[in-house]
Amino acid sequence: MATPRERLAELLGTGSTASFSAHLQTPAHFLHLEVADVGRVSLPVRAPQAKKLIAAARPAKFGRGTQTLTDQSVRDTWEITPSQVTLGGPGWQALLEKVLEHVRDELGLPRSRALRAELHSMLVYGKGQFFLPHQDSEKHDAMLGTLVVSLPSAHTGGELVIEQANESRTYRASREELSFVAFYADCRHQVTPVRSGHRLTLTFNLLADAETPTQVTGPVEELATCLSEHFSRPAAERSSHRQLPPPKRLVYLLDHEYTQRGLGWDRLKGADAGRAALLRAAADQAGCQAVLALAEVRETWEAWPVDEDPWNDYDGYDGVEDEEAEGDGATESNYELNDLIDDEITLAWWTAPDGTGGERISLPVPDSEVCASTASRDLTPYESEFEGYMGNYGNTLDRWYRRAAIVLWPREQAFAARAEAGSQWTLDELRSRIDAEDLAGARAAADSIASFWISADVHSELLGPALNAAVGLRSADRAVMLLSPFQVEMLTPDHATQLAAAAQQYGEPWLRSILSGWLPSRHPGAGPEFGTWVEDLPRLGSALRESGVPQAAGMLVAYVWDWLNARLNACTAIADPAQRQPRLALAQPPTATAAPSGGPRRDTPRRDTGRTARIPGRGAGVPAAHPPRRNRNVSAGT
Ligand SMILES: O=C(O)CCC(=O)C(=O)O
Ligand SMILES: [Fe+2]
Repeated sequence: MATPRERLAELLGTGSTASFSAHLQTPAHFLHLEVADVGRVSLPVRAPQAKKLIAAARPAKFGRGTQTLTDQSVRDTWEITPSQVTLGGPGWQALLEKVLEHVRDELGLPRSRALRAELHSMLVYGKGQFFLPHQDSEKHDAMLGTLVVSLPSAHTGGELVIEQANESRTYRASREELSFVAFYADCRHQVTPVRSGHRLTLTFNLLADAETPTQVTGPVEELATCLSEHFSRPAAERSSHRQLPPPKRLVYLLDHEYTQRGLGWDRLKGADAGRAALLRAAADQAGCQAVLALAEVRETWEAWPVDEDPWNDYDGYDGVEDEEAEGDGATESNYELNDLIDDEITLAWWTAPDGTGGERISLPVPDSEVCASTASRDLTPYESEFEGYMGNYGNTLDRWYRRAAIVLWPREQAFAARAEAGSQWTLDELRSRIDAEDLAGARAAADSIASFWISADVHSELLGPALNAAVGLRSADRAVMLLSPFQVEMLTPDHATQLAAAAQQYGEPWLRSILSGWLPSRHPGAGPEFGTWVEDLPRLGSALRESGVPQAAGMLVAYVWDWLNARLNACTAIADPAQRQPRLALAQPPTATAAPSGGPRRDTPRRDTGRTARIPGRGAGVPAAHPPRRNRNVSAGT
């Protein structure tokens, strides 16, 4: 029998007619086009005028990461800037509006979303020119996709090929008419080489204004029932079918890709927009709260190469460069997926319930809290890796996806549901309850996270808000609980005033227990960060003294000294010098700094041994097991 979350995903999966691209052709006489230094462009465009346009153009650039590049092996076309172009003519505006309405309907956006088109460039492709597969970067918060208007002209080749998930569509421009193609910003697309003649396009950024809320129609009641059942019935573990307490959250994965900036309730694409509206209406009925999130998904499949020659699979994956990104797609489809061996979903970012703001988090979610109307395997992974048969394991295909999600929880558990991600929001929320003089509310909220807060994924930036809330709670035990997940390396001179306020409020024994709890004996395996922190201890010490907590400075030095002493003693107890020496060397720079005299530091050259042990960090949002080696997408037009 289907679980409530499977029923919910099925209900949301039906009835959408959204498409990832839309196409329309209209007579050309509506458009009057003028280009500076060329004059009126007559449609269809003939070769002599195309050549004049090329003379007024410059080679087009494209964006990769933060750079803007010209590389004719990726993008070879001529570009005319919007300032050189004047668009007009009887009925051009009216025509464009009609086209945008058609596009809005085809792309599955609600009628309440008005689309606008903003000219981005005019492009001229001569023989042999092209643009390799890429995704357009979202240049505005409101940008949803791209509209390409192909001008009529005689040419062969130069097709616009648009892909999404496992589908691909090819559009050829007309010789006589204007041809409009619109697509979402997360679609990969390319322009194949022009074989003869000239291809001319006007590209527009497709912008959507914020939606005015309208009445939602659809299976809201049924969805609300699914939500209530999901949150009241025991969760079942996939592997063991063991019964667990009811799930804390529901993570519904969306279909389109979004950037952190582009993620907002009124900026959702295609089928996602309607589904989100339904789910929010159902959440309201079922007493749930919903936020938008970005998730990292990794799936490991048992897979078989379908290529005849098994050796092809070994060179196919990593040898190709960004510029040949279309080769990856071909290689990826050369595997037949058998069973799903393992999957892992981590929420990496989420917004406030109203869709604004946003914060980086790292929250793994169990399978029993996840559902989707479109399975990840039907989408295009941003990275994949095949491992051939290795004797006792192998023939596995790992695939990584970035998917947006709607995350829901019962309203009364909202605080705890968010807090588990170690979120800044949690601490700000505590503080705002305190500031609103709802001390009882703030304390109840703090109590609701007490069982798991110690293992929250905190970082240095959260210590300030945590100290702030800890002071405001006016409860020594709750303050200890709130500060317990932190480590001494996260304490910087910037926290001195707040630590002083806490010490004043709760007294010296309290301060002593907080500081000792943050020290490495309670956090085994003090790493290179601890060494770096010890080196900076003098600065922290002065800040603490200036803020009126000299005792904290004294305690820290004493603790660090004791800790080092124990470490040195342990080292000197090792009889074999070959084993002893490297361990002693590791303790050296902190010893030098923490020594009360500070003596050795002045005449000993600073040895940065802390840094030699550092493991190179991974980029944000990159899965831990197999960091992707490169970014496959060229992001264009920035
Ligand atoms: O010329 C076209 O059809 C599309 C060009 C394109 O993909 C771009 O400018 O980003
Ligand atoms: Fe593009």
